[in-house]
Amino acid sequence: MIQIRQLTKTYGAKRALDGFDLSLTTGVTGLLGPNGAGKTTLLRCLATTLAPDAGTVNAFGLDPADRAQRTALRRRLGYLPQNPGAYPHFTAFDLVDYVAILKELTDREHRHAEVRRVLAEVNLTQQARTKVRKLSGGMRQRLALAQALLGEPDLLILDEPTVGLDPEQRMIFRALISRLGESRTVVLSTHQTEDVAALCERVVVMRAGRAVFDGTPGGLAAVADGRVWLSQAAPATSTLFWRTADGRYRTLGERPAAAEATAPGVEDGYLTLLGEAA
Ligand SMILES: Nc1ncnc2c1ncn2[C@@H]1O[C@H](COP(=O)(O)OP(=O)(O)OP(=O)(O)O)[C@@H](O)[C@H]1O
Repeated sequence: MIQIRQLTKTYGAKRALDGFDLSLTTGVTGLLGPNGAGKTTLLRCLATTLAPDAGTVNAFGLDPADRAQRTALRRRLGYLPQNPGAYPHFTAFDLVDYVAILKELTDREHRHAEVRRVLAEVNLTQQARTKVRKLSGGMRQRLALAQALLGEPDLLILDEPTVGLDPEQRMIFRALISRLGESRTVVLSTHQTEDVAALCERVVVMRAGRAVFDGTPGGLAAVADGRVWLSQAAPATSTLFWRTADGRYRTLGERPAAAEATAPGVEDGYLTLLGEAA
């Protein structure tokens, strides 16, 4: 169980987190929000790489503000940062092995077995001896996930894990994250509403350092109930529409003339919530 209470973080005049509250249990929770909403700041506080100005994090009964408890918590979490720095001249194996050493896996035989296990989890066994600089972007992202899986953490913190992946890689990632969420707490940030719809049982929408929605993807889609329309002619009153494959126009916002309602998706709900719909 993870409890975040009244978390506040300010950079200069910018308040990145503004009294943020969140409780997390087992399963996959997605964080959505526009650029600068505070997602990365929140995840860094949770990953203990950034200290908040005020408020508390309590994860598995451990308080990261206390040095000894912070170390204990770090042993129980895996973190995929937004821009994982990869050492280009390391092999995939050596890179994960290096992180495993930092994670205090001191017994060489046990550590190497663990490195092989996490590389297999992300389907990179064949690339273990390949230099990082020769891996594709998707493979590097999987490698970054592999290091986060070392030691079977109870809490996985993934900052935009599917960014830059092609559709096949994204599906592989989704399957993996979904499986991990069966037995542990996974929190991920993303700009991909499709990932949230497909993967997350819970979605939190952030804006200006606060949560403005906390519920299911279906609940977020329902925010746009009665706001999504299909019409034969291009709507005259809206700018937020496009022509669909069947030649009709799909609009989010006010009802265009002679339009019929259609079911909203997570993206429609998200845009409506943030007031970006026409
Ligand atoms: N180290 C820093 N110094 C100054 N300002 C920062 C720093 N890190 C973040 N900020 C600011 O804090 C706010 C929240 O940033 P954060 O990276 O947490 O948002 P985000 O929701 O993750 O955004 P994105 O979707 O673009 O990754 C932004 O206005 C950002 O410019």
